[in-house]
Amino acid sequence: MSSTDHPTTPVTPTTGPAFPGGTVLGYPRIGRRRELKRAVEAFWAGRTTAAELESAAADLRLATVRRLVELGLDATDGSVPGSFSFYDQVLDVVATLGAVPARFTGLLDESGRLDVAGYSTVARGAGDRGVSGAALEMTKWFDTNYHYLVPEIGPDTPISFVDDRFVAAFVEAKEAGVVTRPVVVGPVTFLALSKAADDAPEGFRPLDRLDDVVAAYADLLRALAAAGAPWVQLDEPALVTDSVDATFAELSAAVTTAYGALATDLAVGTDRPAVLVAAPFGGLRSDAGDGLALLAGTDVDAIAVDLVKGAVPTGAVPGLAGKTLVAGVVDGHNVWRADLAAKLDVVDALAGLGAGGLAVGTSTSLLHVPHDVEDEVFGGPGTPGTVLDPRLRDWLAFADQKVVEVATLARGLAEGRDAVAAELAASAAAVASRTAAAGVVVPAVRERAAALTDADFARGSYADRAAAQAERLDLPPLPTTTIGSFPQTPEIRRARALWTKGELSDADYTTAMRAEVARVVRLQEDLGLDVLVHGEPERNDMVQYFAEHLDGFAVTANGWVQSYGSRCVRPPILWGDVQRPAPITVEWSAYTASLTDKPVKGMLTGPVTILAWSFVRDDQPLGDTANQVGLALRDEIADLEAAGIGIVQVDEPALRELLPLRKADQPAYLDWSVRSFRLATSGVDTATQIHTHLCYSEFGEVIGAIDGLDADVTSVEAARSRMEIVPELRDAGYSRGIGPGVYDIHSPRVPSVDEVTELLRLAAKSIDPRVVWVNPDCGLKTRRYEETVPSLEHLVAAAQAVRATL
Ligand SMILES: CN1c2c(nc(N)[nH]c2=O)NC[C@@H]1CNc1ccc(C(=O)N[C@@H](CCC(=O)N[C@@H](CCC(=O)N[C@@H](CCC(=O)O)C(=O)O)C(=O)O)C(=O)O)cc1
Ligand SMILES: N[C@@H](CCS)C(=O)O
Ligand SMILES: [Zn+2]
Repeated sequence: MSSTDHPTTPVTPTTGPAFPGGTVLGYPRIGRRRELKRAVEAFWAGRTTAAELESAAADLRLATVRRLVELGLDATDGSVPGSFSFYDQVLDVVATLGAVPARFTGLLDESGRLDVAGYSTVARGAGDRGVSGAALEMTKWFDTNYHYLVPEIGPDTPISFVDDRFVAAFVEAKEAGVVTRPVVVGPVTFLALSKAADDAPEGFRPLDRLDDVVAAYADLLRALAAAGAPWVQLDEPALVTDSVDATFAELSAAVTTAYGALATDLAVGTDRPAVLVAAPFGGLRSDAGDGLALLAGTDVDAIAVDLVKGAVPTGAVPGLAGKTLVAGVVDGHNVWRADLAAKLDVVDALAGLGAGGLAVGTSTSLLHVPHDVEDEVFGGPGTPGTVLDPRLRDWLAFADQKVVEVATLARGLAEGRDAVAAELAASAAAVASRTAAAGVVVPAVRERAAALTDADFARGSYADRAAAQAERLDLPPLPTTTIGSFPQTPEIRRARALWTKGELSDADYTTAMRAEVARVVRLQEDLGLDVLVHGEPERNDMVQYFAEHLDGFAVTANGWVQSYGSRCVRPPILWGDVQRPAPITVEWSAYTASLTDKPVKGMLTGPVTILAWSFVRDDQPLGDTANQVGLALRDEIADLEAAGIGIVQVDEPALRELLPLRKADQPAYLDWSVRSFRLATSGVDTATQIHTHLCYSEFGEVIGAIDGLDADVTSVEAARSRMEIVPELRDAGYSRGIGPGVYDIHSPRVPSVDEVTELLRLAAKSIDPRVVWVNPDCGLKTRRYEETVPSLEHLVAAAQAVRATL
């Protein structure tokens, strides 16, 4: 469909400061009851049609924009963000531009568009309508637990405005009475996050296609203007990080080119909507002076800055006079209720910048927090883990509460503090109650942490460990194993749902999960795997499960947050000092070991990952909290060891995620994160083998830290990037065990023996084959047995084939 299919309406002229009632940069899109997850998964499973999926999505979009108006955003001026996506906002730009890799061009229709089935194939891989191939790679969205799909751009990738999904969603909302502000990943960030297509010539960089991308965005903006959109939001978080593959000079040049073409060359109100450029996740980069200067020097109409992670700018910024500054003072990435008076102080401090107008906003999209505190149950009788301590109700703000905070602050800004005096007092009281609450500071925890010495963070030499472990474990070359979880079947989920509701007893639930463990052990023995796991059936999630068993954490019943595609998590809320009241995993691992003669790997989640995937307390340094979690895990590992478990894997998939976006902040983070892992793992005997596992990120920037973890074996996602990480680790001096993933578990596709063999050969070419382990990229919990069994059969067969050639 092209823009001409939509009715054209004059754009509301933008006069005066924008968004006087406040705005948010985006809103959760999975649905309050995960309606989108259910609709998309039903479509993928063939239970519903594309039309039914489109209809469910339309219902959700309309419910969302109406809710935002009900919560206080203006329905008429573009304050309500239109931030829906079926799967991923970066994939939406790929679809809008028709910019799919060559292996997927067969999915495009004659106008260059993907339908929803084709869109899903690009996201998930697998064969469809004669097209087959791996999905786009998936990686972390800045320092969040959200994952985007990495576009692959080459000199010949098709790029033009072919798909009007943003325009159609705008028109749909407008017809329902809400004038939204379409939210689109900006052109510079889109290309800065892309990777060069496999067939691109040496030296080609996606940013080389900036002119083509900008031309397509110009067409998109024209179409939005024609449809009557007063505003569009272009997200440019690439401007706050040192981690993209572009110098500041290159990014600056790209910004100047892109926004010259989009903001200067197109006339606002006729050729384009007013443009809000948002820079979430930190302060804007600069080579000198204020980071705002770069965007202020363009002709965009508003700039949204993150004043939670970024510093509050001071002093006049040339170029801001004609623009609205959207002050991102309400934290979009954590769940604590704001101290509203302090937030107004921050907004007041911006008065000297010389902006044409100030508006109140969130620091980031609200995609990263759950919908509504009111969806939780507080106090009263109920199953631990689904009923929250009543004190927390007052301390928390999820997305809906944050929208109200924004609207309240906007009122305070416009009408003065007296107009919102009651709200300011209530927020101050909530902050005070949290500070003084029992459990926030536990003296015994503080004393143990204070008594740690360097010896608590170090193991003996690797040579001694390797010899002792080889003797104890007696493994073949290229040992095969899995990363821990086996498929979470509907039966497992159903049993847990019944148990959570109190409809299945503790004993019956445990019996059901033990039966599952026994099945998984038999399967692994039949497959011929060398190191067995228990399969993690008893875990709802690798972080939430531990949070449920540690003091200092609370977990929610409905606090779902999208992690990628249709997959969601309920991040625990870490509100107090952390301690382990009792062993957590020991009975499961001991039971598993009793069922087999093969070595069994105990399975824990590491301190950095537990913090990264929780909403963390903001009243003490994260490194201190990490050591509290590290000590709890150290005790757990000691108990596993005492129960006879010879291998313990401590997963740290989020090690890269928490890496600060600015280089200057990274050394301190790498120091405390590595130390917390070592604190957890260095209490063990020489013959106990410590594994770690990393996934969902590009690990190039933390290679030194991976080595610093000092694990005996590191398994790391590698299949989609064809083992790239192996030579990188080798070059960084890493020489202990390494298990590069040889099977991409994110896709339902079953890899052939030949594919796995080729990946293994590739790995064994770059590093001493004697240190190589054979394993999938990650856990199998999201897969079904019908894919898992043949994939693992092929993995074992490939290991045997390569072993024979060593
Ligand atoms: C490995 N990853 C993880 C990340 N973050 C985490 N916190 N955990 C991770 O494992 N980040 C990086 C990667 C990739 N991210 C994910 C995120 C989420 C999943 C995933 O599989 N999510 C599941 C939900 C998991 C869960 O909490 N399960 C619960 C509840 C299940 C449920 O929905 N129950 C139903 C009732 C079911 C019934 O009656 O049959 C309900 O409540 O309505 C559980 O098992 O108890 C998802 O489906 O989204 C994977 C990777
Ligand atoms: N042990 C976990 C790691 C996921 S990152 C699993 O296998 O699911
Ligand atoms: Zn993983």
